[in-house]
Amino acid sequence: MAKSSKSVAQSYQLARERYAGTGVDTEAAMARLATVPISLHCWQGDDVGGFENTGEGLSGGIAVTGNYPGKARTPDELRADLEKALSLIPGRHRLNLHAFYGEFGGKKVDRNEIRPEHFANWIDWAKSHGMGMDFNPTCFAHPKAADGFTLSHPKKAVRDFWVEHCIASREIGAVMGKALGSPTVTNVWIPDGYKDTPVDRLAPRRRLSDSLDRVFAKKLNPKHHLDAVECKLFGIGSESYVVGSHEFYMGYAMKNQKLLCLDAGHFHPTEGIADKLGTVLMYVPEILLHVSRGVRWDSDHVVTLDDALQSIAAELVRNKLLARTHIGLDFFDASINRIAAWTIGTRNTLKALLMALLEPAALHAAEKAGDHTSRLALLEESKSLPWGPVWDAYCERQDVPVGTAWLDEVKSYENTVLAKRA
Ligand SMILES: C[C@H](O)[C@H](O)[C@@H](O)C(=O)CO
Ligand SMILES: [Mn+2]
Repeated sequence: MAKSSKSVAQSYQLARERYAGTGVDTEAAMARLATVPISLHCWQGDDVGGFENTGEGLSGGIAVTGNYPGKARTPDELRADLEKALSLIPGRHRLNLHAFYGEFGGKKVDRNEIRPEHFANWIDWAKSHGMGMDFNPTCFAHPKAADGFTLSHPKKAVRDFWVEHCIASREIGAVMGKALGSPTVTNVWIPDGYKDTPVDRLAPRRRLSDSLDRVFAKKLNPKHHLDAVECKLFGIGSESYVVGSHEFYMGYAMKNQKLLCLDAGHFHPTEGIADKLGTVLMYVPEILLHVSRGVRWDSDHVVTLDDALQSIAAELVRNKLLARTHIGLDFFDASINRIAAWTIGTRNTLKALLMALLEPAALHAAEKAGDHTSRLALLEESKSLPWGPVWDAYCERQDVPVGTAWLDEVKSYENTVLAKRA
């Protein structure tokens, strides 16, 4: 049942007083939250399909399961679906686009031939919504990636092709960033790896390092463009060895002062990334976060408000790392309504940040004083502080549905729009 404006205001007033008693200013927390953009990944909207229409299936060791009806089939449908999701999420956010979502006018444009004009509609769309954009070369779902290797491929001609694609992607990212007045983060993720135990673990990494040096050779203006590199532990078909491992990219990013992308689903199943954030930021200028949720493997489940997500948010807020962290989402679930997937994952990410912003300052004082009893007691008590009414008030002020009211809007969109997509 929808909450009335009056009950939202009354509950918020009580919550505000309760938080004030712990030294927390709920107004300041909401104001800070409003400045944090989340980059919504276009690929949740069409199951990582892209618009090349070559008939090439998804590859690269990632997989989308489910066949929920109504997936976006064209750029216009994808933009309409994103607009619906954005109307249900408080705050101003960004769009994260993959290279194979370009608009190629029915022509065959190979990955190394993509140019800014293929993304002009996306840039115009983002501009009209006051959004920034992020970008990704697409180094999978292509015949030249069919054997599982791209930038580290043993054949120079194949490496050259992917180097050209990544260079073109950076140039496009820089055009986006300049046009939108906010730097585009272009994130390089490649699938390269072996299903079974390799003999030579070093040669592919040397080739990858060399390819990356070529990709990044041209200096781009950081006002418009930032480079990120994303590691992974394993993928489907690369269970035994991934060239771009955590150690590889951590070293590469530190040496070259690139952004390190940490994807929450790219580590061992019980390994959280929260503890890595501050540490990595001691040595690289900024990071890119891929908020995801692995279930048993890097299954890219929709992000829930779980302990892992709350720890990530707490780490960023407690250490004042938000200004150096670019937050993007990375999940793809085709078993549920795709607009609901974006909405649930983004709202949860924001909720986790709000909870962290509302954390009582006394926690830090207790730790500083060496009072570990109070630290534990306060941490546990803070879990039941009334952050929910603050979230509701935030949604109302941002003019988006409060509580589950957003779900009614998704259902109505499903009936009136998605159902017509045969
Ligand atoms: C589609 C994306 O490039 C992809 O999800 C990447 O970021 C990744 O995490 C691959 O596992
Ligand atoms: Mn990722």
